[in-house]
Amino acid sequence: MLVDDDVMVRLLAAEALIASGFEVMEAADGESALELFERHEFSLVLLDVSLGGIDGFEVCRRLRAHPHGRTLPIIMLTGMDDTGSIDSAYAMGATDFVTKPLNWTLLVYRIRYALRAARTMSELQSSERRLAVAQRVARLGGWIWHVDEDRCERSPICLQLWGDVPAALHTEPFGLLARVLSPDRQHLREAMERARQGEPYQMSFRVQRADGIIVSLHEHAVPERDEFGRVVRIEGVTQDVTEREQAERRIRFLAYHDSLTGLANRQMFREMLDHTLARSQRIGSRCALLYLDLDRLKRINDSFGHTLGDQILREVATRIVGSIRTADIVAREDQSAEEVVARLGGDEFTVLLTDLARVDDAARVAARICEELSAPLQVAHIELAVTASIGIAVFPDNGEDPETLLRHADMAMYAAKQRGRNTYEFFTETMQLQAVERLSLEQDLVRAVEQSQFVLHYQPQVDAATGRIVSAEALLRWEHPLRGMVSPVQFIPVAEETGLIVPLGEWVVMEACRQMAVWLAEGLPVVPVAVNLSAHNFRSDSLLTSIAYALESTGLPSRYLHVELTESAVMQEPEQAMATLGALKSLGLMLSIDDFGTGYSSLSTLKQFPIDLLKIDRSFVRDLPDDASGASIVEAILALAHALGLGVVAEGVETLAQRDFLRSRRCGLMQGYLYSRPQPADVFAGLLREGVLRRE
Ligand SMILES: Nc1nc2c(ncn2[C@@H]2O[C@@H]3COP(=O)(O)O[C@H]4[C@@H](O)[C@H](n5cnc6c(=O)[nH]c(N)nc65)O[C@@H]4COP(=O)(O)O[C@H]3[C@H]2O)c(=O)[nH]1
Repeated sequence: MLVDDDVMVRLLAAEALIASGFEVMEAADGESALELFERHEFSLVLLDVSLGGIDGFEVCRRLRAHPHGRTLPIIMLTGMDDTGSIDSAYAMGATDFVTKPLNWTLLVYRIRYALRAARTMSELQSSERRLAVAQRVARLGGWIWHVDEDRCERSPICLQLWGDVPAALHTEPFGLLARVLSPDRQHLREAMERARQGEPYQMSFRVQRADGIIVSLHEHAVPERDEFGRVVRIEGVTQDVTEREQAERRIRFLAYHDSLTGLANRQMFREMLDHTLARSQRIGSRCALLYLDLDRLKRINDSFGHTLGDQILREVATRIVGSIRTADIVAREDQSAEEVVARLGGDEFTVLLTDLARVDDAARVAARICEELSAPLQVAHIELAVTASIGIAVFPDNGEDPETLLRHADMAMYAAKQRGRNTYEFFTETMQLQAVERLSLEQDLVRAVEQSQFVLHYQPQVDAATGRIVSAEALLRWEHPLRGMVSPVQFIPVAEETGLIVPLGEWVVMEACRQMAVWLAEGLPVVPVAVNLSAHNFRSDSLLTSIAYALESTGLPSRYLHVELTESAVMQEPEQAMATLGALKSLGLMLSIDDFGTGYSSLSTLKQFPIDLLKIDRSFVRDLPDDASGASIVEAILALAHALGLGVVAEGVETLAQRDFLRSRRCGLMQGYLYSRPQPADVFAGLLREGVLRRE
């Protein structure tokens, strides 16, 4: 907008400006200029000082007061040496001035320059606005500490971060320190002192605001020096990092804790172990690693489902932590009982005891854990007994590095399990030898499967009333070239762990079928033979095809093949088990449940399974007839079997007294040393020919 009361000036100026690419609107006096300004948006105003009516200064002042005029470039046109006017023009907010007579070329440059400066200014303002918003969102406040004047300038956001700061403290450099919690307060004071000497700092500290809320602030300060090297200013930013710290703490907690029990997880345990061993090494102290594995949790999980299993694990965690707390010697002073206990996954827990005065103390803790855990546990209206086996390895006696210590504690735990569970064992060198032995057994077993070093022995199952052999059980024997005969009790668990049990089980089925087919061809009075299938075999995809193939390739009628499955194998996933059992039945096989009574069968599930026989476990028969509890369990199983219309075989019958007891309770079939030990095929063929094993 060009404002001048001289028509000539307006004419010439407009011409020059339009020729330079500007759009121009003209006003001949102050009033019409102000009116025009209301209706249009201008980028710049050229304003003559001396106008009729409202003069140029007043117009300038009003334009500046207008909301759109605050950053508007206003160039005033004054007479040549009129310095008074120039001063007044600036006082009224003019951006620049040009003297008359006007030099058009120069004027165009001045206008361009003023426009560019206005644009830069407006960009700066909007970037400052954005910065302020960003700082508010990031809860970031700036401050400058003028060292010479001992005065601090703090931005409003900065003051907000500290809470309600009294005006008297706004500019006090050390005035807010009282709000910083100890020991951070002293650290911050020292850092500020050093900053005064030219040392930058970055630190986080906790602050209690006036409203009592505790927040975490992070401060970054950089001293600035003058040309003589003196620190004149310290520039700093302060940020509220409370939420970030909380999130970090949560992330850290999740990364280092087991979500089910809240105990330390494997990761944290490993770090703790490394750290503890390094520390024990340094100060020459002893520590103990307790490796704890729950006995039979898997069975409980399989029988009652994982939700109940999870509740048990939580309760177990609480009990372990509780027993650590009450055992007075356990942890270092700076450790809590929760930090000492970790859950490595599944049903494995560890306890790390530091600064042991005596090795016996580790035993005391282990005994207390066993005792606490064995108290009956009530979850979801079910009362259960959970026990643990604990292995103990002591640093530095049983291992000087984490791996060795862990391995040895694991071996000791394994030994505790073997010894009968619900107990603890210290690591010994013998265990090391046994572990080596087990490894070599594992390697030999791989070779044995490849080289067919196995044979089947057969043990008759006899009609209790007549002594007639009505069926038999095939039992696997390993003829080791150096070790001699190895018991299945020793190698079946190894085969199960290594997965070798699958091909081995398939071999057993094939061999039993082949042998029966041979006997049939020889005209022997063949009886059905039961083969043992482990849970792995039962779940294997190749189970049905391998059995069907064995029957087909040997031509053996399927009624001769029985299959024995353990209670836990079928109860693991009842629905899947139902389908597999159905498929086995449709091949024409008889099915029996081995070791019945040792697991946790759900009776309703059992009733639905298409099984033919229950086998009473040897452990219940052993102390018959004198043992009252064994007797009542056997009676209960027999009653159940009769009610469900199932046959029963009693295992491990060794004496006539056992036989008589079982016979009097209507147990139809017996198997045991009383009649015959498991025999090689040729000896068993002889028994078959005899047909009856009378024992009176
Ligand atoms: N004290 C005593 N023991 C008796 C008596 N009568 C039989 N036994 C033994 O009791 C075990 C019965 O087999 P199991 O309970 O299925 O227990 C078997 C079975 O679980 C497993 N097993 C054997 N053969 C196989 C197989 O081919 N496959 C699978 N998966 N497991 C097998 O190894 C276990 C042990 O087999 P064995 O050592 O042959 O031990 C056999 C047998 O020799 C007796 O009167 N007194």
